[in-house]
Amino acid sequence: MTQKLLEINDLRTTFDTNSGTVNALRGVNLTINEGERVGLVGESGSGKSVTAQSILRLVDSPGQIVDGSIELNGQDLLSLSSSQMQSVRGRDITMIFQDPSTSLDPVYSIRSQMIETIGHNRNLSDSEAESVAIEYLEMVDMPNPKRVLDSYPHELSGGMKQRVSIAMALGFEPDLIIADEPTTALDVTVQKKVMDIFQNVVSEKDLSVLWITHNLGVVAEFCDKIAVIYAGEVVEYGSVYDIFDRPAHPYTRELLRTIPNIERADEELRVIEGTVPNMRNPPSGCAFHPRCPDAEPQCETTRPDSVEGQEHQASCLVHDAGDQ
Ligand SMILES: Nc1ncnc2c1ncn2[C@@H]1O[C@H](COP(=O)(O)OP(=O)(O)OP(=O)(O)O)[C@@H](O)[C@H]1O
Ligand code: NI
Repeated sequence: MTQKLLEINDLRTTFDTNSGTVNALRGVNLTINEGERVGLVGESGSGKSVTAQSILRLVDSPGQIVDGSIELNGQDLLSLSSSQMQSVRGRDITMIFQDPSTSLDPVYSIRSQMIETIGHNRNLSDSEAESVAIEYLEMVDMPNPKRVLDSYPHELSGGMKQRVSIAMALGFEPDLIIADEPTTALDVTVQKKVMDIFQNVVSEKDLSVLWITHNLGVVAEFCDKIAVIYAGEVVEYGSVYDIFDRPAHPYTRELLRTIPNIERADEELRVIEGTVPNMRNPPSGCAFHPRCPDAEPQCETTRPDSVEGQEHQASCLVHDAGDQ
C-alpha cells in the first residue's frame, strides 16, 4: 500500500509589499508518498522555494499562507502551534539549503552543532549523538570524520560544508527531506559527487525527498515523480517517464528543450522565450499563455483546471495528459 506522507491542497502564499501583493503560490497541489522522491521543477521565481518555506512554515516576512492545507501523516501543519511546528522541523521534516552556511553557525565547532541538533531532536546523550554524527559523516564519504568534528565551518571547503549539512539533516532521520538546489553553490565536479552521495544515502535509507531544482535534467535519474511549477501553480505532474516521454504541458516541453545535451554541444544553450510573469499581476487565463507556442484564444480568458491527485495530469486547455 502506498502511504501518503505529505499532502498539499490549494496552497496560497502571498507577500504584501509596498508595491502590491505578490501572489507567489496560487493554489499548489502536491502529494508525496512514503519513500518517494519528488522533483519540483520550474524557472526562477516560479514558487519553488516559497513552497518549501510554506511546508516548514518559515515563509519570509512579509509573506503569509492565506489559504489551503498541508498535511503530514494526516496532521494539518497549518493548525499546529509554533512550538509544535518547531518540533516538526527538528524531527519530521528537515531542509538542506543551497548555501550550506545557512545551516551552519560559524561560531561553533561542527561537533557541538551536530551533537546539539541531533542529540536534542532525537533525545540522545552527547556520546550517542556523536556516534550518530560520525556514522552519517562516514555515510556522506567524509574523510576523517573525527577531525571534521573538531573543525569550524570556515576551515572546511564548500563541498565539505555541504556534506556536513547533509549529514546533519540525515542524522535527524526525518520522515521527509526537502532539498532546495543543494548543489548549485558548489563547483561542477563537486556537485556531481555530492549528488551521488546524497542519492546513495537516500536509496540506502529509503528516504522521502522533495528535490527542488530549475534543472529537469538533474531530477531525471534521481526522482520517481516530477511536479512542474509555473507562476505559483503545479502545471504538470507525473512519473519521470510521463514527464520525459509524454510531456503534455507546453511549458514542460519547453523546459525539456533547455536541458543541455552533449550531442548538441555546438548549439547555443536553449532558453524559453519571454520572461516569467510578474506575480503582482499574473496573466489572465492560463498564466503561461503569453509565452506558449500552442496558445489558443480561450487560453487568454479561461483558467485551466488545476492538477490534482497522483496520475499524470497537465493544467492545459489545449493538451491533455491522456492524449498521446
Ligand atoms: N520575501 C519576499 N518578498 C516579496 N516577494 C517574494 C519574497 N520571497 C519570494 N517572493 C516572490 O515569490 C515568487 C516565488 O519566489 P521563489 O523564491 O519561490 O522562486 P523560486 O522558484 O524558488 O526561484 P529560484 O529558482 O530563483 O530560487 C517570486 O515572484 C518572488 O519574487
Ligand atoms: Ni528558490
